[in-house]
Order: sequence, then C-alpha cells, then structure tokens
Amino acid sequence: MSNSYIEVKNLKKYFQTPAGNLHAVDGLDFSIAKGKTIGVVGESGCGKSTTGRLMTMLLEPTEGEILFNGTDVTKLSHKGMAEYRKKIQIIFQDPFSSLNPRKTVFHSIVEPLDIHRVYRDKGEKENRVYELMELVGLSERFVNSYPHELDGGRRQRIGIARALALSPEFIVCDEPVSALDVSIQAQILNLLKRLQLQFGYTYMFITHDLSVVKHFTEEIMVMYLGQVVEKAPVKQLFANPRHPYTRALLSAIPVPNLKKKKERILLQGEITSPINPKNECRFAARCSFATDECRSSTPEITDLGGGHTVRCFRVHELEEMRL
Ligand SMILES: Nc1ncnc2c1ncn2[C@@H]1O[C@H](COP(=O)(O)OP(=O)(O)OP(=O)(O)O)[C@@H](O)[C@H]1O
Repeated sequence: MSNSYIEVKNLKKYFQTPAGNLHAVDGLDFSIAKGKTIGVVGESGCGKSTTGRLMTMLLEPTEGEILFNGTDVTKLSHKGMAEYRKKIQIIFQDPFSSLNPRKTVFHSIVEPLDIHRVYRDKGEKENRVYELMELVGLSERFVNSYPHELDGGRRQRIGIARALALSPEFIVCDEPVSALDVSIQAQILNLLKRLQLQFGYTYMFITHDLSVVKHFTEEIMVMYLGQVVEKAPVKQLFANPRHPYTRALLSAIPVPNLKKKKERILLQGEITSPINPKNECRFAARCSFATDECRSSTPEITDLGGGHTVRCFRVHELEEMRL
C-alpha cells in the first residue's frame, strides 16, 4: 500500500449530454504528499475544474477512487462525508460571484463557522473571524464592508478566510488569481504560500497559465481533453518538456531579457470533441508529429523515471530527433 496522503486512481467524470457521453475527466492517476502542491494546467475545457470539484466531492465521480489518508472518500457514509467536507476546501477564481453581495465581510467569514456550529460562545466566534481576517491580511476596518466596496484582491482574501475558517487540511485553489491584476496576483500567491508554510496545507492549484505555477508548485500535471498528457516535478517540466502539447504551452510564456527570441509554437487544427471520443491520441488533430498510429489508437503512459510521465507514442523518437 502506498503511503501517499492523497491518492487518486482511474478517476473519471462523464456528463450525459444530448449528443452523447462527455468525457470531462477520463482516467486520472496521481498522488499528493502532505504539505505539498500539485499544479493542474491546461486550456479551457480540459477538465481542470471538474477535477477540483471531484476532489472536494462537490461532484460525484463516474468511476475511480480518491484515497485521503487511505480512506476512499467516494464511498463515505453521510456522516463521514460531513467530516471530510471540513477537511477540504475550495477557493474559486471569481470571489465576486462566489460571495453573497448582501453579506458583509463579517457575515461571509462567519458563515462556515455557523453552518458547522463550531462555536457556542459568541465572543469566541467573533474572535475567530478577526483572527482569520488578520491571517489573510484583511484590515479590521473592512469588517462591515460589502463585497462591492472592496477591490478584487481584498475580495479574494475574504474567499481565502472562508476557506480557512474550519481549519482544513487540503485546499483546491481553482484559478485563484486569474481574475486579478498582475500586481495583486503576486500578493495573493505569496499569501497562499505563507499560509501553507504556517499550517502545512496540501494544495491542488488549478490554472490555465503555466507561468503562475512555476514558483508555486512542486509538481505539475498537464491536462488535455480530460486526460493527463504529462506529469513531472516542476523544474523538470520547464527544463525538459516532452509532450508536444506541453512544449506549445511553454513556448507561449514570454521570457524577459532573453537574447535569442523564443519560437512560439502555434497550435493548429480543431480541438477534438470530448463527446464519445474516438480511439486515438486526443491531441493528434493538433499535433504536427502525429502519425497513423496516433490517429488510430490511444497512447498509454510512458514512465521516464524521476516522477516524469508522458502520454505520447513518439516520446522517445522525438527526443532522439531533438524535435
Ligand atoms: N455540468 C456539466 N454538464 C455537461 N458538461 C460539463 C459540465 N461541467 C463541465 N462540463 C464539460 O466538461 C468539460 C470540462 O470542463 P471543465 O470546466 O472541467 O474544464 P476547465 O479546464 O476547468 O475549463 P475552464 O477553465 O473553462 O473552466 C468541458 O467540455 C465542459 O463543457
């Protein structure tokens, strides 16, 4: 038995649509060590948010296991699920739409404490709200403010305070800085990092932007149409990306002060439909290296060692050719 803190096996989520089964998440396998972060990266529609929602059991998987400290949380009883829900939290991209516009900062932060009846003593509960505000760097003077009176960074701090209220262990951060100005993005990332060091949180960090996670995660998994196409320790992924899709994503990141201009790989071709996908590499339609084999069977995962895995038929060949 593995001693990973979180272990996900063959996780799938299919949505039934009038046109057929939409394979939003299609067989994910990964683990996360306690106190570490896994980054989940990919374009819109690749299944990142669905993965985050499955981890928090806001969505029920079609198939697969999510082991949390060895317990499969997809099979928990009602009571067990209530306990699990306290240990896991989610921070959303747009705090404006996830916060109730009619609730003050105080009432937004106190809500999870009230729902789970954490405090009987009113004074203790109020102290906890002020403590949470301090932890996320939100001045006490905003306690009676409404979301529309605050800027995006402060609104996201309320979202973070709500997520911390029940002292969770695992937090899914779903594009937590994507809606924020670049200057504020760094402040929120630093805050999340500091909180992780202080409380030992384990994070899943979801983003469409690889540059955001470069200094934030230990490991990255790159998703394409519901599947992981590449997974590696972050340094390894940036230094030696092996899947053609990861290379294209990396080539889109601007590098300041680089003498030789980096060549941007533009992806051409239509994105394959996630509905009843054919037996083929899902990236084949946009891959300039695709062969008949890629268009007629699904590649398995190749283990390159050192925690680096790639789903590509031609991974060794392309490396030899230095393509
Ligand atoms: N409730 C649903 N019913 C049907 N299809 C859904 C549902 N939720 C998501 N999908 C589909 O599942 C696929 C994955 O969506 P998901 O939101 O997880 O992707 P994403 O990578 O997070 O994209 P984005 O960054 O745009 O949110 C998409 O094709 C989406 O249209």
